[in-house]
Parts: sequence; structure tokens; C-alpha cells
Amino acid sequence: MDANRTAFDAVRLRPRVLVDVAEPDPAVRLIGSGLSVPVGVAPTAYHRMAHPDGEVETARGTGVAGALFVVSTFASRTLEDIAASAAGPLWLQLYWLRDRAKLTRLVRRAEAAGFSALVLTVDTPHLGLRRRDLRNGFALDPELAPANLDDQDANLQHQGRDGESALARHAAQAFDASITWADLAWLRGLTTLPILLKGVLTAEDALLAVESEMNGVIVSNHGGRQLDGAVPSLVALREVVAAVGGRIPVLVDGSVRSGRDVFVALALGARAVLVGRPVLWSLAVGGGDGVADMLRLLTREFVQTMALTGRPRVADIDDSAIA
Ligand SMILES: Cc1cc2nc3c(=O)[nH]c(=O)nc-3n(C[C@H](O)[C@H](O)[C@H](O)COP(=O)(O)O)c2cc1C
Ligand SMILES: CCCCC(=O)C(=O)O
Repeated sequence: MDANRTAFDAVRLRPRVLVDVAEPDPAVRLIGSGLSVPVGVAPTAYHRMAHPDGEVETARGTGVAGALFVVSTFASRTLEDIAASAAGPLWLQLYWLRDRAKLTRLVRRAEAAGFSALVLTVDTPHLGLRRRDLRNGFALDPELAPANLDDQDANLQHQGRDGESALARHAAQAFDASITWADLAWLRGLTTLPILLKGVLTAEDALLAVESEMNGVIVSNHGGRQLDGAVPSLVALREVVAAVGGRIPVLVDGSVRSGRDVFVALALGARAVLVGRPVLWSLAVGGGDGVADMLRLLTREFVQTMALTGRPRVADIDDSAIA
């Protein structure tokens, strides 16, 4: 997690001057959707831990800011309720469940509710070793549950033995850790929605994603929550962008905390970024309005960086903008 942040801080900008920057334009199109800014909400579980109305508020605030919302498999509100309060594009993040009938139902509901892409998270065959969750015996509040999995039997609300995390126990029960590249054909055949792979950190896997007819990759080390010591996502971005060679969009997440960071990611070849923890913090503080404020702050900072680097259009942002 620290290395993700350090990688952003290490980048320096090369501003060009005497360029007409009277009206920088931060808007983009991404996988068929128009966005006011190349930013999306990263999938994070259980937004009702941060706000009583959970993902419904996140969707409202994200729509106000003209950004994208990637809804987690572990959303704590139904896909239908989230869609009803969304004013912008929604994508659904998937974990590959052992129960393929359940996975299929999730995809069908996303299609029916108007979700416009799927994001398969591939860095979590098992949950990472999260020592704090083990020490505090992490379990969900009895009020909370994964609203889209009909998993009443999941025992997520029950603390287990000392040193056990209910999340890790549930992941071990529910996730299929045996899937390989060959299994992607099944998902590809299930739906016509675009599919992106989240959690790619190498050129080799990015090439396999292209060969597997995936529609995008999200370069991510899961915010440092999975493989401790993995390469920072901003560093991995360079080799992934080079390998993909513009054939499919590359997104990145991990410690994006300002509009300058958004600019840096785009200069290194990302088409958009996802933001995780700041969404939960702003949701806890101010609900949907808090999320909208945070995303508009990122947008203002991004526009400011475009102006002061002399790159008034998103298409002008390339690696000539960084030292
Ligand atoms: C509390 C929390 C829950 C998360 N839940 C999910 C999830 O359900 N699915 C997923 O693909 N990633 C999940 N992630 C990872 C995020 O999507 C993202 O990759 C990571 O947080 C990096 O972004 P950040 O540094 O801006 O937080 C979670 C991250 C956090 C902090
Ligand atoms: C069982 C997975 C929980 C959500 C997740 O991906 C995370 O906590 O990072």
C-alpha cells in the first residue's frame, strides 16, 4: 500500500507554457459511456459499513459528479436499488463463485438492471493475509449482508475462532480458486457485456487478457490488500500499457488521491483511474453528497493540472508530460 503511494509521489511533471488553456476539457468516453472525468469508484464491499443507505448513496453522489461506479459483488444494497438511484454508468465487479448458477444469476440481474460492463477480479483466489482482520476477529454487523448473493448461510456475521476473519472464511467457501485462463471462455460466452480483468500486474497476463477477448484490464494490487510486496500498480502500468499496445483500454487503481495523480496515471497510458478508500471516507462523512464533493475535488485538481501543464485536452496527456 505504501509503495503504491510512493510511486505516485516519485513522478514529476514537465509543464509546457504558452498553450491555450482557457478551457481545459476533462471529459472522456470509456467502454461506451460518457464521463465528466476519467475517474471511477473502485469496487469495495459493504458500503453500509460507512453509511446506512450504502451503495444507493454512493451511486447518487457518483452520478452527480459524472463519474463511473463499479459495484462490488459484496454490495450491501441490491443491484436494482443501486441502479434506481444512479445517474451515471454502472459496472458490476465479480468474484468467480464456485456456484456458477449463482454467478450466472448475478450477471443476468446486472444485464437487466442496465449495468454496462463486468469487472472480473482475478487477484483474489484466496483472501490475502490481513493480520488486523485476524486480530480483531473481523465479522459483519448483524444488520449487514451481501445483498445480491442470497447467502444467509454465509455466517459473515459470526465471529469465528480467535484469529479468524469472517471475510476470509467466506471467501474460502465461496470463491473458486481453481479457475484459469481457459475458464474465461465460459464467462465470455455467457454475456455480451464488455468484460474487464481487475488485478493484472504483468505484461504476460495483459497479453493473455487480450488473447482471451477481454475488453479491458485494470492494473491493480488491490490497494496492497492481497499480495504483500507486489509491484506498485503505477510501476506495473508501464509494462501493461506497452504490452497491450492500445488494443484494449487499461485502467489503474491504488492510492489515487488527487487530480494530479489522475493526470500522472493518464500520462503513463491509463485511460481512467479508480478510487477506493477515499470513497468510503467521504461516504462516511457526508453520504452521497460527500462522495460527489470528493469526486468534484479530484475533477477540479485534474483540470488545474491540465491547465498548468499545457495539456488542455485529455488526448494531449502523454508521457511527454512526465519527467
Ligand atoms: C474496504 C475495501 C473493500 C474492497 N472490496 C473489494 C471488492 O469487493 N472487490 C474488488 O475487486 N476490490 C475490492 N477492494 C479493492 C479496491 O477495488 C481497490 O483495488 C483498492 O482499494 C485500491 O484503491 P485505493 O488505494 O484507492 O483504495 C476493496 C478495497 C477496500 C479498501
Ligand atoms: C471477500 C472479499 C472482500 C472484499 C475485498 O475484496 C476486500 O476486502 O479487499
